[in-house]
Amino acid sequence: MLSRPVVAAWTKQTLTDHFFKEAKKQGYVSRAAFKLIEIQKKHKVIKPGGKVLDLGCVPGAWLQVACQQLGPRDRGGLVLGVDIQEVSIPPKFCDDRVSVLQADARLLTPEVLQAYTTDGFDTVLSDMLHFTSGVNDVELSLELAGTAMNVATGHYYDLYGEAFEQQVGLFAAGTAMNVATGHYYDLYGEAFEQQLGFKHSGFLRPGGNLVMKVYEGSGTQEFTKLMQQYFTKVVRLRVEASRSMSREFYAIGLGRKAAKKK
Ligand SMILES: C[S@@+](CC[C@H](N)C(=O)[O-])C[C@H]1O[C@@H](n2cnc3c(N)ncnc32)[C@H](O)[C@@H]1O
Repeated sequence: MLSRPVVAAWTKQTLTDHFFKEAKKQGYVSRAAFKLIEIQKKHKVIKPGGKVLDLGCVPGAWLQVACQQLGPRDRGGLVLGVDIQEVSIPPKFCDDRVSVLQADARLLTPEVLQAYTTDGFDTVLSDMLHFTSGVNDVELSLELAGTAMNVATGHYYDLYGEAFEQQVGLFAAGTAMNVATGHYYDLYGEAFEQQLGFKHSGFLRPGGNLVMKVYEGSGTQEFTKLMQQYFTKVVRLRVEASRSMSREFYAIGLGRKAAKKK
């Protein structure tokens, strides 16, 4: 829980903030709009008439910017916003090409996404952020970026390295226990069961672009390096609308490479 003076300082800073005022003036639901506007200006991550998946979309400023970038209605395209919180579509700048879904991005299944598009997305955006703040910020941001990376490419991002290997060992032991005794050993709860149920090669089309919010810190260099396996070009961008004290940057993968044939 943040202390009252911290909340008061944050509120004061927000109210005097240039991007906050500008968002209000132009009709964006949050200052975050200017982050995507800058990313788009520099890297053209959204194509006119393209299909965009926006993970962690509440309150919806990126939905507004993404829909604007699709161009006129007759160009087609779609924007699907997903958030773990209740989500609604901002009326300004969004037309009927925008849909939203309340869901945990870690549990998205092919069936769910295929209800919106059967041939994948041209752009996957993730501005996802955990509600907590503190020493674990970097790790938590990498976990969420890893989720976006998995949705886009199918790559399983192993944040915990060996620890995960050990868990896999436990899983195997649990399976043996089940065979021997009938006991169902549930290491990860339902979420893991669902994850095991589907392996995929990602929902980002070849040539598509991926944008992920990441906090600078231990492990982030390795993460952006890993992205090079999947993208023709990888850039790290710190945008002007990020607050000066924030360690946030955007890891951007441009031009997904075609998946290797097995
Ligand atoms: C910084 S806000 C996104 C702002 C948004 N880009 C905009 O333009 O309005 C981060 C969002 O990530 C969402 N989020 C965090 N964890 C998530 C998860 N596992 N699945 C889906 N959304 C998540 C939060 O609920 C929150 O709304």
